[in-house]
Amino acid sequence: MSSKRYTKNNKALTDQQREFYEENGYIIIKNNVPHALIDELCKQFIDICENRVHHESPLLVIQDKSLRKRGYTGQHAVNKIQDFLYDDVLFKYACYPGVVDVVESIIGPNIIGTHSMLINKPPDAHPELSVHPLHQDLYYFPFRPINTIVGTWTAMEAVNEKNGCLFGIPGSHRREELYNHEYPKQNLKNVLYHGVQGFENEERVNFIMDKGDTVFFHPLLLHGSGVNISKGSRKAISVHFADSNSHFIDVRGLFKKKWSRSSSLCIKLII
Ligand SMILES: O=C(O)CCC(=O)C(=O)O
Ligand SMILES: [Fe+2]
Repeated sequence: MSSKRYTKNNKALTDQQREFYEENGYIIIKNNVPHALIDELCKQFIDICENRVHHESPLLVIQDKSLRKRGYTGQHAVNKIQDFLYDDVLFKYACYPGVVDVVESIIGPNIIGTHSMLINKPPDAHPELSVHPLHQDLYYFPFRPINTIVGTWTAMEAVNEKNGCLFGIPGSHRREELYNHEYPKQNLKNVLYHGVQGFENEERVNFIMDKGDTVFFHPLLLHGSGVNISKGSRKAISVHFADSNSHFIDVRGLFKKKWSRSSSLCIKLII
């Protein structure tokens, strides 16, 4: 019997890669989504932002009013698109074998896409506005089991410390704890994101990646993304997958803090 706890099989991961994921809670696979597909996804993102796509099913386009106030329009005023799995073009990412086969190695063969985002991280307007604070994605998911959920995040361009790459605390998934998430006590700059406090002294690893590289990560991995000090919006595409036999849990009373209502962001439902 396998002694592995966080991965299921060798469909697309070697023993060594599985051990890396078990130990660290993530694995980066180089060049596993072709550039041609990334370019197609990017074009569709821009077409959606510029109202050139009609959808039968809803999709969330999250615009940032502060960007619009500064004169940004079209794709440059959009922070991210969520819930794109019914978009025929963006769905090509969620079913791409280079992605799904690794997902299968981690959570097994019964796979359902649960959450999807194309993140267009804007260049920093105010210091640290573009930071995504340290968090665990499980905070957002009212279903279990935990170990049959996995996130994928594919760089749509080279990502590094300059344009706000992802960073993580390796091995933090093994603590098997979902921490309290809230707004930062000081310097609340971005009402979109809650974070965890008290891990400031722990070693973080920057996930420096090229276009088409994908990081697969456990939903309890502590991670975030840094300031985008480049001139452009940093693009990445991300889907969370779970075992299709997962069950919902009752999250009432689970979290202490409420979300702020005042927001510079407006959500536009595209139908
Ligand atoms: O792409 C990013 O900047 C961070 C994405 C992330 O971790 C999230 O949205 O949960
Ligand atoms: Fe996240």
